[in-house]
Amino acid sequence: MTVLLPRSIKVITLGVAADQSLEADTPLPVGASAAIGSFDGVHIGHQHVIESAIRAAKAKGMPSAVICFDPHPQSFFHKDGKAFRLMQLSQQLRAFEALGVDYAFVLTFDAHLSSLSAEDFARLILRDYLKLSHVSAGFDFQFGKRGGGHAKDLVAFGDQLGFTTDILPCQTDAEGHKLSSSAVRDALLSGDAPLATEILGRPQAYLGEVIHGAKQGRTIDFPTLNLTLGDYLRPRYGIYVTQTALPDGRVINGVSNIGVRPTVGGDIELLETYLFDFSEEVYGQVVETRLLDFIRPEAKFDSFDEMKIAIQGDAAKARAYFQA
Ligand SMILES: Cc1cc2nc3c(=O)[nH]c(=O)nc-3n(C[C@H](O)[C@H](O)[C@H](O)COP(=O)(O)O)c2cc1C
Ligand SMILES: Nc1ncnc2c1ncn2[C@@H]1O[C@H](COP(=O)(O)OP(=O)(O)O)[C@@H](O)[C@H]1O
Repeated sequence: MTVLLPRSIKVITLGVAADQSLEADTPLPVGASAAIGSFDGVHIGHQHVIESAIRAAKAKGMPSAVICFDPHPQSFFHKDGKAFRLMQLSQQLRAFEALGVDYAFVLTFDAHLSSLSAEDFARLILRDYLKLSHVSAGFDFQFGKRGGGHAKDLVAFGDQLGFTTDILPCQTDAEGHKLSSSAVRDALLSGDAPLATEILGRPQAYLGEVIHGAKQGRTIDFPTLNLTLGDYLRPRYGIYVTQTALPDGRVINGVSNIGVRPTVGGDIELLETYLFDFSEEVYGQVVETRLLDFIRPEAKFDSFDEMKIAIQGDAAKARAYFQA
């Protein structure tokens, strides 16, 4: 089985029907202590919220849980918007699992869920359906129709409805920078992979199935495994030092290009990775490539030969990164 899928966390998908009744794929536990949020990136700020729910679960002798949304609420409201995601759902689930969470409640975000008022959301979803004993959220959590409910309202609903709450303040790094999904997005847009790593607590990673390309890479001795970027935010186009996790658990060092390959007149954006000291065929496998450092912006070369020389230089820099 692939190591890139969550294994021990129990995932329960649930939603509300038009008559506000519960739709769940399995029976729900009673009394869980849950962290709630969109948690795109599961960055260090998110991790504090989730750890707070785990602490409360332990104190109460109840299971711990994370409540997240699928699709991401922003994707639901802006269906034709620009790709902005830091993670796919399966990556989020693995990150929750790594923190030691027992359950993930994945709420289907649709017209029915989004039309619940903040009060109905708290009463129906948090109390009646999930039967929570505790809810942790970040200071800027909003819930219910048009985001009408804020963190302070969650505390008031908890008092009324019988669950405890913990609202975590805004987390900052040593220099006072806010640890947020937007800060990760800004770092990636400027190619600052190390800053993204610092805020996330792990490198930004792209999960996808290896697809066929033009098969030109191998002719210049740089075969590259190609991934499409789907819903992921496009980071700054350029060459990055990377590591790629294969489904069997191996993690291979390499160098990647993210962009449209102007030299060969490429049109779609790809993440293309040359793996060091590797010669296997991996088409169709689901792999995850992690961004470690930025080497240079993507360029248009006059010839394939010139590009090959540049790629040799990139590979040498990336190898040096791993030897430092
Ligand atoms: C380390 C590295 C750097 C690259 N840099 C560029 C670049 O600056 N400009 C560009 O057009 N393509 C660049 N490429 C992409 C190549 O154009 C691409 O790998 C080649 O065309 C083979 O494509 P294929 O996998 O579809 O056969 C780079 C690829 C690698 C692995
Ligand atoms: N060192 C390597 N790095 C990346 N891919 C490799 C490597 N060795 C073999 N491969 C295989 O070669 C394929 C890439 O070859 P390439 O000529 O670039 O074709 P394509 O254009 O289809 O990506 C990869 O998808 C993978 O299956």
